[in-house]
Amino acid sequence: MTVARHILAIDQGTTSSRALIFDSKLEVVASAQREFAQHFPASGWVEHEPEDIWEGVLSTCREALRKAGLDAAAIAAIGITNQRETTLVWDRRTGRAIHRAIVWQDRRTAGTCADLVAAGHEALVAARTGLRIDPYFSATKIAWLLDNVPGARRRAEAGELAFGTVDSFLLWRLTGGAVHATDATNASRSMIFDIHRGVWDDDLLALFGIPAALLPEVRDCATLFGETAPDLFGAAIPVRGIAGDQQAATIGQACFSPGMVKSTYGTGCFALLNTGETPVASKHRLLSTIAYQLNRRRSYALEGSIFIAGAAVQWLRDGLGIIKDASETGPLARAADPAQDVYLVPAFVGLGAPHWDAQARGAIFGLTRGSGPREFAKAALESVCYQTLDLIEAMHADWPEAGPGSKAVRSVLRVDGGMAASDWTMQRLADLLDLPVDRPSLRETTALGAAYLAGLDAGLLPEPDRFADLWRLERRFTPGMAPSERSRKIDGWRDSVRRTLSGA
Ligand SMILES: Nc1ncnc2c1ncn2[C@@H]1O[C@H](COP(=O)(O)OP(=O)(O)O)[C@@H](O)[C@H]1O
Ligand SMILES: O=P(O)(O)OC[C@H](O)CO
Repeated sequence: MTVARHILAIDQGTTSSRALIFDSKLEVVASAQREFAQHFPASGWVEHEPEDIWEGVLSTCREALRKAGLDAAAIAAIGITNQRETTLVWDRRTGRAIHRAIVWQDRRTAGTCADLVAAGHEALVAARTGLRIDPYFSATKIAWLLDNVPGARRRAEAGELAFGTVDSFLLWRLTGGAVHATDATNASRSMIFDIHRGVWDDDLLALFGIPAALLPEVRDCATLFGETAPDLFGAAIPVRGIAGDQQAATIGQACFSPGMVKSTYGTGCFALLNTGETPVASKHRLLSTIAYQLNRRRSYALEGSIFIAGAAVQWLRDGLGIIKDASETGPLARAADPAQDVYLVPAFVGLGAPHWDAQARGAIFGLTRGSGPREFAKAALESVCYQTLDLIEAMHADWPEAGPGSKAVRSVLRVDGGMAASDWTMQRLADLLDLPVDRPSLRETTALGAAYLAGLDAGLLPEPDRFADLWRLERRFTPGMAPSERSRKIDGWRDSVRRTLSGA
């Protein structure tokens, strides 16, 4: 009989679905990845086809199993991690979504959000959810679906429909419609979840016009969520872990102690600071969110969300055509003229934290006749570093124990995501933050976090403090920029942002 000692991690991201199989030492033994289509039906709208999400997940799981030469009996547990906030509503009887998924980046409910802010609801929403009223989160997306899909509101009230973020939709499909649940981290991004009490909030449901009958049950991150329908993989596999992708990366980076920070550089950049078991109400326009919930105990994080990081590199490639591959940017930036101070403020879809300016649009400053692809590449990479600096400074102001020079538990930034592969960018990040930047040997930290949660619940992996000892440094980037140069450059960035904000 096969002994189940492997873990299957599903990482359903914004642009692709990945499946990774880990052994019980958390080494990756096989993986598969599939990109899927992005739909932009109107300006500022972003949608995903639910069947693309489901088929991509199913096919990558099957491919990873095949590559590993394993059958379902060898898999002890599945862990799911996902793009957060993206909103689906489906028919409980058929399992079919009533509309495409509305993606986290989608701005169609900006008007509704502005009205809610104008009506003075921001303080209540922030106090209960830790979030700002913004189209980014699920609540107004759910209401939009109920108001715009014919019959949806009536059917929702009659209990015929289900809402879920991507984790919840996948769990429903994986269990053959047997389980409608989510985890506390995904729930904390909905804007209808009280992060202090850990329950759906009736006042907010009433405010956003969302019937409670739509909602999934909210569970710990590491628990038995259900079993896959046997026909999917040849035998039933328990699903034992779920977390939103940025929280999963926080776990994968073993940021379990208050004061530890990780920053993930993919399409966007999301930095999370573990603040322990008490949520911190940000005074500097960050989000307060659930980092993880284990054994009914919640840990919290301050989060800074930047919408454009690696996407600026994609713009150099697809928009300007000055590179063919992302990896060319580091060498180009290294060769740039150091005397030119060119700044790119990549507000392509507005600015996220800490500015939250949905109307701002991108700008470039400091061009001369001598500016070319090298300076553009350098400005794009540096923009990611400066944006991180803005987040880290806001974090330090909200939670001073984490600041450099203070009695911090740890004053270091752990990085991951595709763009963390760029040595030049990571060195510049350390220089501009004036903080060491640590890159782990396993860069797939998001999937690792999901695998850890599932393996923990399966009894294969140790408790968080011992798991933290397994974290391995690949490279530390140590700050080395002269203070005068650093402050000159930061002043230039701040000035550029001021000139870019929509109220400027
Ligand atoms: N060597 C590199 N230098 C700079 N940017 C890079 C490099 N390698 C990848 N990237 C950027 O990283 C992003 C991909 O990271 P990934 O973590 O896969 O993102 P996501 O999960 O959001 O799709 C892309 O936007 C790409 O432009
Ligand atoms: O899918 P990613 O990696 O771009 O992450 C998206 C975030 O979860 C959005 O909040």
